[in-house]
Amino acid sequence: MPRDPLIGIVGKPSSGKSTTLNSLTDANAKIGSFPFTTIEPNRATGYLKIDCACSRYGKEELCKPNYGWCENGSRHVPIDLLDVAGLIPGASQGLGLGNKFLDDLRQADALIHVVDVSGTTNAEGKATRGYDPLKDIEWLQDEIRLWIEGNLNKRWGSIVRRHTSTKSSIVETLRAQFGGYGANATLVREAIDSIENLPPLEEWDNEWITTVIKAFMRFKFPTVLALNKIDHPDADKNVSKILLKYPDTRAVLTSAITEIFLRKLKKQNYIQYEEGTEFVDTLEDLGPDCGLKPLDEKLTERLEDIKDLVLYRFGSTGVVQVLQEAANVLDLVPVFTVRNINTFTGNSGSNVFRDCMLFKRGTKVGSVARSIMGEVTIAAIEGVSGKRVSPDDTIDNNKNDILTFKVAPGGVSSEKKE
Ligand SMILES: Nc1nc2c(ncn2[C@@H]2O[C@H](COP(=O)(O)OP(=O)(O)OP(=O)(O)O)[C@@H](O)[C@H]2O)c(=O)[nH]1
Repeated sequence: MPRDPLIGIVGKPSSGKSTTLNSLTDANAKIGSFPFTTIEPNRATGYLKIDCACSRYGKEELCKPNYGWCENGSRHVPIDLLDVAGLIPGASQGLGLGNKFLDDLRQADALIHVVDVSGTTNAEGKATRGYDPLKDIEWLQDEIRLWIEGNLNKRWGSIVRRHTSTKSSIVETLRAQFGGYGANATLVREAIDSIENLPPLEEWDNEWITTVIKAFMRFKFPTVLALNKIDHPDADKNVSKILLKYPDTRAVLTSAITEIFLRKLKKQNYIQYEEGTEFVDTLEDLGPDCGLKPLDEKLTERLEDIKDLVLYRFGSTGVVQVLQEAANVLDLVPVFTVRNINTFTGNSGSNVFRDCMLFKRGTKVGSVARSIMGEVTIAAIEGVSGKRVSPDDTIDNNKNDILTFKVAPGGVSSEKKE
């Protein structure tokens, strides 16, 4: 059974990982302005914003998710996040929290690399001015590569001997080596196929090994950059430099601290704010009947600054978008499972689309059924209007993404979910 996707949040100390994580979750990761505030890997539930199926059928009023929430057709679906302790140059040789950081990373399917674009923290995360964040981008990729390379080089002689004596294919041999990073044969094959003119494994020199590891990393650790602290005055020039040097990188501009502030004001009923947008309304905007509390002068001023420096300039705080980009990299599609395919309700009540889970685009419908229902015998799978769907058919956005599973008589007891 495939496990749930896991997105790792990485970056040097004080780049804003915990703040980013907190802005995406309800978890209480420690936030501090000194390195290594985060000591243990920090698993948390983030919420991915998607278009909910309820809005396709005008049933927004009736939508009440079992997990996460739905507001006017914008649904926030739970997704696992991992905040990993700070990394400093030389971690692959054991400096800082070194290999511990790297070991935590194995479980991640994609990475959000939080980069401090304010230039106010150096490579170790200590306070400075005018630091060039371009250095952090390559350096993190290098540390991950050196770590994998170190692990592989230690055993290279015996790996080659075994490869030759067992007449294994490159994929079989690398699958055995990269299995510890959670890579399956398909992922290893994709990585290998992406390299041109790859010679037989016995002929690989250090350069070829590096090429293979880089290809493997592209597939195992696809990365989205969160260019964080865009509220800082020095951020603009650093962002331009990064985008100019890495035009093909997936990058999103973020101000995690702004998102935290806005969510706090929303929770305290000072503003109306839709996460991921530029829209913030106060009592002054909406009038005395809106139910919002009045803002004092200090808060009003801070909110105006945030609008000018972040929301109106960049369109949002970027935090919601960075998670969406990571989900895009993993090609995740939301699938809604219902008990009644005509009303979209669950077992009881009139609420619709109670369950939604994320699967890779192209996953077979039968495999989705097994993931959700466990090993029960499924008599039939139906889509919208009760149309039969073959277990071999695949899922996509707006295609086979609303499903019901009919369990064969006697198979009900091992159902996992309603
Ligand atoms: N100006 C600004 N400051 C931010 C932003 N995000 C985080 N910070 C500040 O940067 C400092 C470090 O943030 P953390 O989230 O603790 O950083 P971290 O990467 O988790 O740090 P470690 O736990 O040491 O690895 C804190 O003082 C935050 O308030 C942002 O978007 N803008």
